[in-house]
Amino acid sequence: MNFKRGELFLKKLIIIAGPSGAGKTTISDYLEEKYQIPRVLTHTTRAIRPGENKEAYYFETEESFSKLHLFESVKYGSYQYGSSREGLEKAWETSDIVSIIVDTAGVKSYVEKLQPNQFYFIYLKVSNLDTLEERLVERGDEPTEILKRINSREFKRDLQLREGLKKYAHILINDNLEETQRKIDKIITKLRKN
Ligand SMILES: Nc1nc2c(ncn2[C@@H]2O[C@H](COP(=O)(O)OP(=O)(O)O)[C@@H](O)[C@H]2O)c(=O)[nH]1
Ligand SMILES: Nc1ncnc2c1ncn2[C@@H]1O[C@H](COP(=O)(O)OP(=O)(O)O)[C@@H](O)[C@H]1O
Repeated sequence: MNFKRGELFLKKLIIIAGPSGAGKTTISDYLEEKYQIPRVLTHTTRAIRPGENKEAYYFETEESFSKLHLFESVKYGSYQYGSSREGLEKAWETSDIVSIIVDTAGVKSYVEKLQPNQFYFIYLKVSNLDTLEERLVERGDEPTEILKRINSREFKRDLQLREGLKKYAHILINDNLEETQRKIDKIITKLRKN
């Protein structure tokens, strides 16, 4: 927390969720490139994907993951994912607004712990569900990983927003990237004023 122009200025977390292929990483990268809004790095036991940025995660083994002190963690498909309070605080030291990508279970943990004016929750979706699989293929994901992912309970769950989270969500339909970016621009202008 710090003071800006005489007012109490709260650090803010932009929480990004949505099914695989909805565009979470693309939007978080846009926030970083255009607005210098860094992403809180999270941990995973999944292997790096072909063409994926090696800075996308802290890539862990089952053993190294088990030794982490995590604020929240989930099993998503066959892999573990989790984030730490230190990761968030470290990112907040460098920027008043930061983003994090989590599944909907992770969203629940964050909205329960933060004050409503400390987070802005963006839930990304697409109009046509077939688009998601097509984007994973285009992204270059391994076919077996795509199959495992789209058949997972968590992927199916995150196609919809659970009832308790709807009241917090700003839903963006990411069919057209330029349109989504314009919507993000408006959101950031608003967040920077508050
Ligand atoms: N709860 C939680 N979910 C995470 C975390 N890191 C990533 N995830 C979620 O794990 C899911 C799978 O991520 P990933 O394997 O990168 O696949 P992608 O959604 O296709 O990019 C996504 O829904 C992410 O939002 C974390 O630290 N905590
Ligand atoms: N609006 C869009 N139109 C077309 N392709 C998109 C759009 N948004 C993202 N993509 C592409 O779809 C793929 C999945 O996006 P990504 O950001 O990795 O999704 P997620 O992180 O939600 O799994 C990437 O190859 C990305 O470049």
